[in-house]
Amino acid sequence: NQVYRRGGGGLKSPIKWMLEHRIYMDYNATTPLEPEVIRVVSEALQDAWGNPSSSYIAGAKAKAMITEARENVARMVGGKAEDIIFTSGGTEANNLVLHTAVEHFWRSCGDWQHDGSRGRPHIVTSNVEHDSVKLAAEQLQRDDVTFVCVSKLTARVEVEDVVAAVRPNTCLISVMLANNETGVVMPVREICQRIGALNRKSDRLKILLHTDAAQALGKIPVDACELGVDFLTIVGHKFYAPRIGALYVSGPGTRTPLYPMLFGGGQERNFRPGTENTPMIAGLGKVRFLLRVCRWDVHLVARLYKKHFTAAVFKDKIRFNSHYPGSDVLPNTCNVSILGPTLQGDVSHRAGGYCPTARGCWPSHILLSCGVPSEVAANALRLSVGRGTTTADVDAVVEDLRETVQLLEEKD
Ligand SMILES: Cc1ncc(COP(=O)(O)O)c(C=O)c1O
Ligand SMILES: O=C(O)CC[SeH]
Repeated sequence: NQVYRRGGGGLKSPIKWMLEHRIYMDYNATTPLEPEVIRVVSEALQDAWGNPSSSYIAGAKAKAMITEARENVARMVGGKAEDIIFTSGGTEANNLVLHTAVEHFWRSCGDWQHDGSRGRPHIVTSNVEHDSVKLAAEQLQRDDVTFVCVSKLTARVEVEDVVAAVRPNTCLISVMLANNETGVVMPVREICQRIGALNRKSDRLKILLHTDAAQALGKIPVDACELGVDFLTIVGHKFYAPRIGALYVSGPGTRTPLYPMLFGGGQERNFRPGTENTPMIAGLGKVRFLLRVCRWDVHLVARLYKKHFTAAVFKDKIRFNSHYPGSDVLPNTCNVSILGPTLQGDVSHRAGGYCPTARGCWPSHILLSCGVPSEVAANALRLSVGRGTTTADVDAVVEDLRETVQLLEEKD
């Protein structure tokens, strides 16, 4: 889904249509690789096939590419090379953070006189996180997780609510930097400032701070030091890099604890062993040189959405699900519902688009958590643009949506 026909014309077989005319509007789901990235991946496959732990030339070339990529990824998030641990993707990186926080609690507080609630590690997160945080937290600490509800006015998790959720046994606060469905940017920096002050003034176990930056990198500036986090998740396939991830850790194993989930040959300083995926790592490092351009492009095109949608095209038939006064939103993301009693669930199906209801499941719990009425969430479309999106694409998609609404109304 999230693929539209370019221009008008009669019905084509979906496959033929997909092959001939498609406009991609789901960059928050995943992005195509930039040609430069593909070139570097191919070069690594061709010339750096050696084992990075081996001393001969092919191994040395691989090790050199990994070292360069680590430095580039570190610069992307304002860290140092030693702060970067490569993982298979964002899911692994997020799980590694939660595993580390719980493990650190037990290793640090094993001798506590437990008075019931104080005896188990407590995790604070939001109720709009990606499943790789939500389900991992539930799995690790079923009864000791507080899912702080986002405000229905701002779709943001509020700092005071996060602080109020802290308990004596809280070991981790994890709040995503930007939400994948609404695009709303969370107040991570402010949360880290408040919790940092709490950590400094009490002799309690330090509360570790994590943000999942999967949806933010490549769209808004991301600086782990400025945010004040201990951990930051990086997901390559969200910003034109290959399907690989990385975890930023502020001083892994020294300033910040990091306990492995895997055990093996010592790679990644034993934090994440396994022979390195040189081509994917090289591709991830290459993207650093592309990020600056991306933000400018998508911002302009995303602004165009709003002009189009608020124009006469849809009149009162549209509701912005990602427009909350006072909240910052990713410049490339536009979540809208097209309204009308007969349109419930149809528009999403016919028009395509990232929408859980298209898979026959219930409206997105994330939109419901943000205060979007159920019947409106049932028609939600998340449109997310990227480097390849043009204004002509936006015009074509808006026209397609207009035609869809018209067709459905005529059907009525
Ligand atoms: C916000 C967010 N976090 C984490 C992930 C998981 O990353 P990966 O697919 O690389 O495991 C995704 C999407 O895939 C995501 O959108
Ligand atoms: O928001 C997305 O499309 C990523 C879900 Se994994």
